[in-house]
Amino acid sequence: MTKQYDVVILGGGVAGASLAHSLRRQNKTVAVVEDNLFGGTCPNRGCDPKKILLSGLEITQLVDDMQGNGISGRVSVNWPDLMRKKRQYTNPISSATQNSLTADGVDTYHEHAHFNAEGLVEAGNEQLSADKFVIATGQRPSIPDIAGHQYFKTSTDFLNLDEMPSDVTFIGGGYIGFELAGIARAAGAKVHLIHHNDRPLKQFDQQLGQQAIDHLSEIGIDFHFNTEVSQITQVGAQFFLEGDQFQLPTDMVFATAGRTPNVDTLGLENVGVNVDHHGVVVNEHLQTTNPTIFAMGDVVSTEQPKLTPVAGYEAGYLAKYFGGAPAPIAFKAIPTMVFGQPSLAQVGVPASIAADNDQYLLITNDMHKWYSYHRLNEPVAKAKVVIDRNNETVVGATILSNHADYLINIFTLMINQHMKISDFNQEILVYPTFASDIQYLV
Ligand SMILES: Cc1cc2nc3c(=O)[nH]c(=O)nc-3n(C[C@H](O)[C@H](O)[C@H](O)COP(=O)(O)OP(=O)(O)OC[C@H]3O[C@@H](n4cnc5c(N)ncnc54)[C@H](O)[C@@H]3O)c2cc1C
Ligand SMILES: NC(=O)c1ccc[n+]([C@@H]2O[C@H](COP(=O)([O-])OP(=O)(O)OC[C@H]3O[C@@H](n4cnc5c(N)ncnc54)[C@H](O)[C@@H]3O)[C@@H](O)[C@H]2O)c1
Repeated sequence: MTKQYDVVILGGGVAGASLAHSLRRQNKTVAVVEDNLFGGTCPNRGCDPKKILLSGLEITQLVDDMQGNGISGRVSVNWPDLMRKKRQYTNPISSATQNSLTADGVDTYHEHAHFNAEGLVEAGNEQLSADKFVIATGQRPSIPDIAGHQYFKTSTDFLNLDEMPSDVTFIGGGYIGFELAGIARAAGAKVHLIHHNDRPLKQFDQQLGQQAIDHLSEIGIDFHFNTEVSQITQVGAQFFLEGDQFQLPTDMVFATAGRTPNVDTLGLENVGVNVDHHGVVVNEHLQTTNPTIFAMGDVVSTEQPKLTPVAGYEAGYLAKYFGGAPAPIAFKAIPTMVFGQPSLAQVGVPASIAADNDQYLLITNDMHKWYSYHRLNEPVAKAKVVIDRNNETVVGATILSNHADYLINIFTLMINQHMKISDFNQEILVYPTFASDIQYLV
C-alpha cells in the first residue's frame, strides 16, 4: 500500500532532519528515509567527531608552544582514549536523532530511498507518495580511480581508527586532507600529504595558505606537491604508492580528494531530475527540474560551500517556502575554515581581488607579537582585512591563527550587518581578548 505525506525527505542528515522538524511545526505530515546513520555526516563522521579528535592537536601544540615560557614537560595524545571519548559522543547520535524525529511525529524509515518508475519513493517494502519530495542525500568521499584504489581508506575510516598507524598518507590537499593530517601528526604519526598540483587549499588566500603549509612542514608534515599517484600496491602490512618518479611506502593511505554527490542510485532518471558533476541542479527556490521535487544541502549543484550551516540554512529556507513565503533563496557572506593549528579562515571579498581594485583597501597584519598571541606564544598569526573605501565597511577577511574561528565569526557579522568600522570601534568589548584586538585590525 502507498503511504501519502505532505513531504517525503530522502536523507536524514543535517538538512533532512532539520527540515522535518520545521515542517512538523507547520503541522505537515512528513517522512524521512535514511539508509545509514540518522544525523548524517556532520555529527557521525564529519565536523563533530573531527573536532573532538582535533583537541589532541590543540592541546599538544599549546603545550609545545609554551615550552620555556612557564610550562615545562610535554604531553602526548593517547589515541585509543581520545577515540573512546569521540565514540561516547558519536555512538548515541543516530538513535537520538531518529527518536527525536519520531517523538515530533515524523515517520522514519531506515532504508535506501529511490524513485521508482511511478514517481514514488521506495523505502524497503514501502512506497511513499507526497505533494513534495526533498532530496537531501549529501555526498560521499571520492575515490581516485587508480590501480589499487581498493586500498584507499576514507575520512570516515580515519575518524574511527582504533590505533593510529606509524606512517599515514593523505591524497588530496583540501579541507579534509589538511585537517586530518594535523590530527594524525599530533597523535604521533609520520604524515605525508600528496597533492596533484601546486595549489592546495585552492579556496583560500594563496599567501596565507603557503604560510600554513610552511608551519605544518616545520612540525613534521611531509608535503608532496605536483605529484600524481597512479598505483597503490600492498607489500606485506604496508602500501606502496607510485607515480611518475615518485615512490612512497606507507602504513595507511586516505583518499581526501573531494566528495561526490549521492545521486547515482536515487532513480532520478525516473522523475526527470537533472544532475551535473556537482550534484542536483536547482533553481533559486531549490526546486529541481521536476517541480514537485526539491533538493538541499551538500547534494545540490550550487556555488555555495558545502558546509553544515549552509545545509541548515537551506532547510530553513525550504521550510519557509513550503509554508508560503515565495522569495527566492539569498545567501549572505559565508565563512569557511580549515581547522588546525593554525586554522585558516576566510569570508567575503578575497584579498587577491582587493589587491587589484582601487575600491578596496587591503590591510595586512602580522599579529603574532600582539599581546593576546604573545601570551600563548602562538608562532603564526596573520590577518588580511578588506575594506570598502566607499562606505568604510569591512567586506572581506582572511585569518591564519589558532584562534581564527573567533575572529572570522565577528568579521562575518560585521560584513553581513554592513557595520561601519567607526561604529564597531564605538563598541566596548571584553579586554584583553582576540575579539577586542579587531579594533586594531581595522
Ligand atoms: C570529514 C568531514 C569534516 C567536515 N567538517 C566540517 C566542518 O568542520 N564544518 C562544516 O560546516 N562542515 C563540515 N563538513 C561538511 C558537513 O558534514 C556537510 O556539509 C553536512 O553534513 C551536509 O549536510 P547534508 O544534510 O546535506 O548531508 P549529510 O549530512 O551527508 O546527510 C545526508 C544523508 O543522506 C543519507 N543518504 C544518502 N543517500 C541516501 C538514500 N538513497 N536513501 C536514504 N538516505 C540516503 C546519508 O546516509 C546521510 O545520512 C565535514 C565533512 C566531512 C566529511
Ligand atoms: N572545516 C570545514 O568546514 C570542512 C572540513 C572538511 C570538509 N568540509 C567539506 O567537505 C568538502 C570536501 O572536502 P575535501 O577536502 O575532500 O575536498 P576539497 O575539494 O576541499 O579538496 C580536495 C583536493 O584534492 C585534490 N585532488 C583531487 N584529486 C586528486 C588526486 N588524484 N591526487 C591529489 N590531489 C587530488 C583537489 O584538487 C582538491 O584540492 C569540502 O569542500 C567542504 O565542503 C568542510
